[in-house]
Amino acid sequence: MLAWKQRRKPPAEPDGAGQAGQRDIGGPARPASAEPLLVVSGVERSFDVGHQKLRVLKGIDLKLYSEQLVMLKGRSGSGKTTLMNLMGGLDVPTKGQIRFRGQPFHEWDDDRRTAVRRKDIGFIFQAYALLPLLSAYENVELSLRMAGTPRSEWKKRITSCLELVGLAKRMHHRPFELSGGEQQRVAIAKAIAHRPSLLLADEPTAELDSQMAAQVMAVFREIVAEEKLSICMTTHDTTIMEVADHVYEMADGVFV
Ligand SMILES: Nc1ncnc2c1ncn2[C@@H]1O[C@H](COP(=O)(O)OP(=O)(O)OP(=O)(O)O)[C@@H](O)[C@H]1O
Repeated sequence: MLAWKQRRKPPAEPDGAGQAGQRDIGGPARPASAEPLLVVSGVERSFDVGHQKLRVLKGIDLKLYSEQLVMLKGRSGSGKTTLMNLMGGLDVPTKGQIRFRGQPFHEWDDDRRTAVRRKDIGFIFQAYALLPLLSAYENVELSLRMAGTPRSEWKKRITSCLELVGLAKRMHHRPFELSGGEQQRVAIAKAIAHRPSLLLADEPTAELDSQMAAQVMAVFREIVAEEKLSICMTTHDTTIMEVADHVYEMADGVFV
């Protein structure tokens, strides 16, 4: 059984002391020299809807450091997914900057961002995005194939990822033979197999009951510690927020 993990890392840092919208859960001080993994500065995103401009993000600043788990909460439509898409290089801001490991996503075309994404960012969505006819093992394998990982490394890496999410005994089950929580844990193994430094998860516990959600969160803490990556996730579930190093609250396109 997976246990809740002790937080071992310092919290994400606001872009300026006392930044609104951020709940600091605590932790030891970070060395002053630590470089952020991801920097979001002055980000705005608008969409053209008919003849109107819909302003969805209205000035977002955020710094995410390595080995941190941060959450975005906020009402439906507040802009959480829009922000996550920008953080993952799936979209570019209308204004402002997104730097991932110093790389200017806001200036790059889709091909360049896609190349970084394939190597260094993992995604988890609410609906597990597993291929139904493939086993857990084969689903994870697919991700290594896509990332161009040498075939000789596959077996060891797939096994260790599935062990990490507590599914060593379910490797050859197909998604329909697994519970919702187990399927989501396969999705996590799949998302981290290529060793990304950033994992983005949009409502990863939305379809799960509270016990399964707690297991998924325990796995998240475990992989932050073991794989040394950072996680940014969205959620509506207040019962899991204590697991985060930080919680940012969004309302109407800003942190409140
Ligand atoms: N491509 C787009 N074109 C037009 N409007 C968009 C587009 N993407 C998002 N929006 C609008 O932006 C607003 C914010 O959407 P977003 O999905 O970011 O919210 P959210 O906080 O993630 O909501 P939820 O919790 O329901 O997932 C919504 O009003 C949505 O309709």
